[in-house]
Amino acid sequence: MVLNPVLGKLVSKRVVLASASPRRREILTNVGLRFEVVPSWFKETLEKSSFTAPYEYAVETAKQKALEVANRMHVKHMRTPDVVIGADTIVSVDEQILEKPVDKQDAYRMLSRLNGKEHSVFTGVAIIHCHSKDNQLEMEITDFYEETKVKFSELSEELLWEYIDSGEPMDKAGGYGIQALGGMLVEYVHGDFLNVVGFPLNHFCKKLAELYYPPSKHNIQHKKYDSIPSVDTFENLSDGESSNFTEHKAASKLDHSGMRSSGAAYTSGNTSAVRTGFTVPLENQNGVSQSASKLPSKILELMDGFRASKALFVASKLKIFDHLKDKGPAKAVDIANDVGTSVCGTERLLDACASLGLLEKTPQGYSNTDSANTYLTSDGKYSLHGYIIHSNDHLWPLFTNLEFAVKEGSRQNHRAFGKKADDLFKDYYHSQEVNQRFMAAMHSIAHLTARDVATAFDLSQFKSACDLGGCTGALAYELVQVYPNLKVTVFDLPEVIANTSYFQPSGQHTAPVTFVSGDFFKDNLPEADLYILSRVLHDWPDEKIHVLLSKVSAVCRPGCAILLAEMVLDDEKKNRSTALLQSLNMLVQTEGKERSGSEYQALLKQHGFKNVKIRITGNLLDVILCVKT
Ligand SMILES: Cc1cn([C@@H]2O[C@H](COP(=O)(O)OP(=O)(O)OP(=O)(O)O)[C@@H](O)[C@H]2O)c(=O)[nH]c1=O
Repeated sequence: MVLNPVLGKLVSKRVVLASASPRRREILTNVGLRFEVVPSWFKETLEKSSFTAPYEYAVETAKQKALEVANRMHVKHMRTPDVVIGADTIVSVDEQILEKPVDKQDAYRMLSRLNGKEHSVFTGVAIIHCHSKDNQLEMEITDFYEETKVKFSELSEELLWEYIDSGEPMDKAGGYGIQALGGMLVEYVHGDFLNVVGFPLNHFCKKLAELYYPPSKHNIQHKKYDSIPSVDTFENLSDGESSNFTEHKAASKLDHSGMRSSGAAYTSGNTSAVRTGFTVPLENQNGVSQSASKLPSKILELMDGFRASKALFVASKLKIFDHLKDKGPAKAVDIANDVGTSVCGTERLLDACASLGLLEKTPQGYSNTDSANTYLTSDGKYSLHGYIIHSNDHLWPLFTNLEFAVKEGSRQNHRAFGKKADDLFKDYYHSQEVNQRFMAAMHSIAHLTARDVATAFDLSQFKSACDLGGCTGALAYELVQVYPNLKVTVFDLPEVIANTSYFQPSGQHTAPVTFVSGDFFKDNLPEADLYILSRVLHDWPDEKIHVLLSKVSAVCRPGCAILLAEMVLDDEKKNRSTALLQSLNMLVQTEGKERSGSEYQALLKQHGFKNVKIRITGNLLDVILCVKT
């Protein structure tokens, strides 16, 4: 059974798992799928009696979970995913649906019902393919369910309570986890084990195969299509490669979110296969199966990562995306002439960008993809151009010294730029050009994340806020849009405040945002009900953070609050590679680091901020709020 060509279809897409279940995340991660986790806010409260069969309830709930995320990402985050996956697992016994227990007594009630009997576990799954057309979200929904029968042994009261006291039942449908201690309760399982754990992987892959590779006439006549179709049943897995393509050809794609896939397309006669890292049976012209060797695709992708980044950086520096904006397709020679580069070099860069999904290439020439128009042109509302240029000019030289940073445990500004900066931000502010570049970079990220930061919590009770280190005011302007009664002071160094006018939003009522210059380590902080520190604490070591938090705490009256916006690491520091790589980014250039929710909690607690709430937004920044009591 060959899974990867099927899952490979998702590699170049922005895939979102609309689930908070760590089991689902693990099942999909284990098979190499790359995706973002955006837990659904859909409340599982559909009226059970309105469904004729339990599986219908699970399927509908799964669908609603996925729809909520697809809509939220499109409308609120303005990031339309390509595919959203939602799932819902329920246990059904004696015509009753059991979900997660609300407390220990409820868990006891559920487990007693299952005791000594066979029950069914249903997982409903929804796969939503999304497209944004004229800003409207268009969706194609595919759903299915899987049933597994599970029988519990006869269990004593004592054992049931011991199990309940382990804490395991609480976040699990039916009140048990078959994959852990709960496995001891189970006499037999008929069907897909992973379906019980929370995600029917096999059925999911079959569904993808049906969606992406509908069986052709040839397949129906000659091939067995028993489970996930093996590659030799696919007529053309290489997405548009013609069937007379006879050479080995490497392919590598970037989707809108920057995810990348790589693989090799092989064709012989009318059979082709995308090979992405698992053993792929291939068929030669005589119909004899061969085995391609195993490729470590993930490692190969990582080895190539820097090349893809640099191609994006150079195309951005040359303003190729600006050049192609609002234009029909252009030929490489014309682009080269316009931007003043060599034709042969430009052609290779354009081809690389097209293969990465940044440009479209047709016989008429090259044009921007939608995401290039939105994010890569320098003047777009959600332009990442500033951050890309900062990445190329500032972060790249620093990262080339990562080895020293790891060996020495310290930042590498002296090696990268030949000078030792005593103060972190002196590097940025020594020249107007670098200052503006840095501000543009911070502005890009602040703008992209501002809506999610502003709405992660309801902040309507606050009348005034002070954004410490608020830079260009991107978050401040978003806040006053979302909360019309709020007045926001942006407090930042004089060198920053002097340059903010360039970033003022046009056509927006700017009165509720004021800019005050000062150094938050040295000067008095402006009065406010809410103090915001967005991407500030990660710049500093704990000692400095204590200085800053004690200053905020001193001016923060009861009822006032502190709001942090940072990439929050999971407590085990193993799951969020974007945030963990960002922590390396902090190592090469600062004395700071990214921290986990518990670490932020501990820092805040020492300054009287006790009731800490954390929201993982699914965007680049998460939000921590603590109201002082
Ligand atoms: C029977 C069984 C269930 N589960 C977990 O039960 C949760 C079901 O709840 P859900 O509502 O489908 O999902 P959730 O956890 O609330 O997440 P979400 O998708 O965000 O609603 C999921 O976690 C499953 O793994 C196990 O881990 N092992 C088992 O043997």
